[in-house]
Amino acid sequence: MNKNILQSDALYQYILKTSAYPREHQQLKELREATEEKYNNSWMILPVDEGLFMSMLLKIMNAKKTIEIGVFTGYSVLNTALSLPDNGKVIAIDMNKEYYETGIPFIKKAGMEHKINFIHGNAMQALNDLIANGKEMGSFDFAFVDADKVNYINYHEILLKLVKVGGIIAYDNTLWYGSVVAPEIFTAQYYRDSREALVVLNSFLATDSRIESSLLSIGDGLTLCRRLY
Ligand SMILES: C[S@@+](CC[C@H](N)C(=O)[O-])C[C@H]1O[C@@H](n2cnc3c(N)ncnc32)[C@H](O)[C@@H]1O
Repeated sequence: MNKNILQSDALYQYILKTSAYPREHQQLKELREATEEKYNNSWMILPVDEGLFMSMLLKIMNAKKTIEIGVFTGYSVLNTALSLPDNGKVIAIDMNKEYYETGIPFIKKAGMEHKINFIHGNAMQALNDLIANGKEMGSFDFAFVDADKVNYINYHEILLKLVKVGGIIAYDNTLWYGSVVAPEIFTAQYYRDSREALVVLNSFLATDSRIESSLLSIGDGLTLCRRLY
């Protein structure tokens, strides 16, 4: 499972070894290694170079309050928490508690547990609950979406209400292992539904007047959307 979209794997290894691994936080490294040891789907973790990019973005934005959909063992959540000021907050939603409980000792070791609120459950339900609560409307600086691809387009509508004007919604895996340009007939069944959903999403985001957007060729594709109104 090769997550990078560069043509040369040697070039990607160069980026990781020369630039990314030396700057990876010790607890992120330990969490990544523990996840790789425990799970055979550890490829779901945010790539290290993408994590460094997101960390810098969060700091440039001066983000304080963020929301993440799709936690897995918590690599991206811990990466975000480490990038926020001491009074920062991350709301982290995942339907699989066993996954994110794996990350909690590493989050504690990094001294970041006071910044993270986990919500266990289905993301759509959790987002609708936040909307119903009313207080959270337009309150988030940043949202990171890394869960079920078929629902990204639905999350988009809800997150446009939860993220403040000028805030960023970031969608991960928008190039879906390069399959967005592969003829559907050659796409393995596992990738197909997500591929279809992401092809629709990418076109939709490109013309959505409520945002400005930029699809970055980092990791497996990261689309940044900045809310305009
Ligand atoms: C790609 S992984 C997230 C990786 C994580 N961002 C990281 O850096 O390690 C996707 C996660 O989304 C969760 N997920 C998938 N569909 C979901 C849904 N409908 N509601 C809540 N969580 C969901 C899965 O349980 C899984 O942990």
